[in-house]
Amino acid sequence: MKEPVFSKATLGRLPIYLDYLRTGDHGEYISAAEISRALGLGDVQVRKDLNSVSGTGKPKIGYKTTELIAALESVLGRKAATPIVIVGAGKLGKALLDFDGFDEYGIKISAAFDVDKRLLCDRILPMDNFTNYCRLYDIHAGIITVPAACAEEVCDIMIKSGITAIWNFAPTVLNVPENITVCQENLALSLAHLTMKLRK
Ligand SMILES: NC(=O)c1ccc[n+]([C@@H]2O[C@H](COP(=O)([O-])OP(=O)(O)OC[C@H]3O[C@@H](n4cnc5c(N)ncnc54)[C@H](O)[C@@H]3O)[C@@H](O)[C@H]2O)c1
Repeated sequence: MKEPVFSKATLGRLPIYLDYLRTGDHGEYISAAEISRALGLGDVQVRKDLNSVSGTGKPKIGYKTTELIAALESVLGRKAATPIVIVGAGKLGKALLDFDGFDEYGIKISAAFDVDKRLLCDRILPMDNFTNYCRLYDIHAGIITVPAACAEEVCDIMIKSGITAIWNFAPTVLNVPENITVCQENLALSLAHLTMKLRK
């Protein structure tokens, strides 16, 4: 069965529901109304989010708490984190490698790779090992944080190594086959969007 795709906004709220459900004693069943009151979120919004994760709850009773927790954990990959690798362990790659906020979404950066031998350590590995590593650890997602000039080459290596989902920070459009998903990140764009609101 195809996995559901959640909007960014819904995905952002799921860890909040999970943390709430895991703390305190909520009884055998919990309703969307109780959760929305406790978290100060809109009732309709919460109902919609929970429906997309766990189907509709029982009328007037709500969701079985343990089942809702399990469904949220499964969506967020809390049980078995999705491993992801970084190529380019410079300023940005290193910052992402050190960031522990991905755990919350069931993502674990398992290693970074770089051509610069001076950077190598237990978590930054030589680029020569990349393909073997991805195959050995069954890695299918990668982050590109190399200069734009070599991003395409890195992208090709990723695809040859079995990676099908790429988060690209390099300011260049990658040419990929249809089965490869690329998410192009541009922090400047997010900031420009924010500062536009100042001018309103
Ligand atoms: N999208 C954004 O919002 C955003 C923000 C900051 C930086 N960037 C981009 O991210 C990239 C990295 O920026 P940075 O400041 O970390 O650069 P950096 O120079 O500090 O790091 C780049 C790293 O890539 C490595 N590298 C170069 N060629 C490689 C290859 N073929 N294989 C493996 N590793 C290789 C280098 O050795 C270096 O360690 C750049 O393309 C930059 O433009 C994007």
